[in-house]
Amino acid sequence: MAERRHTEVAVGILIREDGALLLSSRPEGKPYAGYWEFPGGKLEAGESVEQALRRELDEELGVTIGAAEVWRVTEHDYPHALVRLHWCKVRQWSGEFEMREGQRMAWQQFPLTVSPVLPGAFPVLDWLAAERGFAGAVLQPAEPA
Ligand SMILES: Nc1nc2c([nH]c(=O)n2[C@H]2C[C@H](O)[C@@H](COP(=O)(O)OP(=O)(O)OP(=O)(O)O)O2)c(=O)[nH]1
Repeated sequence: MAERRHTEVAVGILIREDGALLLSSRPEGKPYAGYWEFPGGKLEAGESVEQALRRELDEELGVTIGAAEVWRVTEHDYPHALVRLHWCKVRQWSGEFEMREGQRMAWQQFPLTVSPVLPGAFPVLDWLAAERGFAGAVLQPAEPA
């Protein structure tokens, strides 16, 4: 089988002053529509991670971000794509949030109250929780059947 190419993705972890993290829901028409994720998207040809993130957050949320540096890089193998996720913490932005793709947004602390969350984000959620000294289950427990 031919080796699968990675799809490079820039992802923004927007952190509010109280430590809350911004999650948004994936719009209709995309794989995993309705799942919660950190905002971001695929790099276009010739773009750096920071350039792609700045473009995506403007397109999706209408905000202009300040400096963003890659914090962690993870990979996730989905049926639709093998993705390499470049995670950037962002503490400064300007503009008012507008959900330009009909998504929903939620500022979240641990444990998260939104679900389901894209599995590609699980490792980063664990690291962010550990940084905050949060030891419990990061995701909301599943509803009893
Ligand atoms: N934005 C984002 N993508 C994530 C996260 N976790 C995760 O596995 N991914 C994966 C899902 C997708 O396969 C890929 C992002 O691609 P996308 O389809 O959302 O990107 P895009 O906005 O550029 O899409 P497009 O409509 O322009 O094709 O990364 C996350 O927390 N945030």
